[in-house]
Amino acid sequence: MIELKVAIKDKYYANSEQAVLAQLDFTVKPGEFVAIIGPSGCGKSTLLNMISGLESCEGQHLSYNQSAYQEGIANNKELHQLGYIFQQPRLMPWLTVRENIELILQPDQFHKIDGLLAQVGLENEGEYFPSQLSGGMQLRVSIARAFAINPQLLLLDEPFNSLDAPTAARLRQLLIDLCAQRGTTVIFVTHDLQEAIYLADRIIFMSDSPSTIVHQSIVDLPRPRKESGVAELEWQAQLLVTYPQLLAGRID
Ligand SMILES: Nc1ncnc2c1ncn2[C@@H]1O[C@H](COP(=O)(O)OP(=O)(O)OP(=O)(O)O)[C@@H](O)[C@H]1O
Repeated sequence: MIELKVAIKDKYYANSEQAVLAQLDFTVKPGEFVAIIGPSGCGKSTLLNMISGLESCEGQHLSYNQSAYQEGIANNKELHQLGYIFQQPRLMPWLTVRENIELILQPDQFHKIDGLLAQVGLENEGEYFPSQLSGGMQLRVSIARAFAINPQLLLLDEPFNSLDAPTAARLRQLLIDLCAQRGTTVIFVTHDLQEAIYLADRIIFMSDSPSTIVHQSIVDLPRPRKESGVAELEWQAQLLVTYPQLLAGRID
């Protein structure tokens, strides 16, 4: 299982004089499920991109089980255990479902694909093209693809935003099950506090740009949890009574 430490002094984009992220410092424990909530445009995707190595900045300190890495996990030859699920499924439209997963595997691992498709309920759709699938089915393919490499660290960027409520609920449960089976360490970006309470062990609240951590809460509710269950709603109400500033644009 993987522990991740993140320390970012400030992150600027080339075309802007305003920092996107500032003084961000946190650790994600092995197997922990952390949700990140913040206003639109505050830099949540930028943060995931920095953790994955798609973006970087001077003075960043990222470490992965106490080994520092500068170039990002995606570029670290020894570490192939990063999964990244984006808002859009990002499937190759000219490849079948099976071929989309084969793309990131070695041929001697192709035997895993049937089992993965069965786990996401797509055992009969392996030969379909993405255009023949619904949005929820495409997202399930991207989940199967992310889990194909057996990620020890999984980054998710508002993956369930565009789905209808029952499909999103099913996929949240699937995510919880897959992560629990494998001990995956997870960072999940969302703007939905109820979703964060349902999924996470800890919620990190970020401020507007330049974005930093304004609050962290351990979600000390037993599992399995309920979406909009009484205990979950009470927990949310208590949080907002105690920290009313979190209402200022930080949640739905
Ligand atoms: N490649 C880029 N080049 C320049 N500016 C960028 C780039 N990517 C993001 N930004 C800017 O950085 C800021 C943070 O963007 P980011 O996508 O990280 O926010 P976010 O919190 O994920 O937003 P949302 O919740 O709306 O998805 C925004 O002002 C955005 O315009």
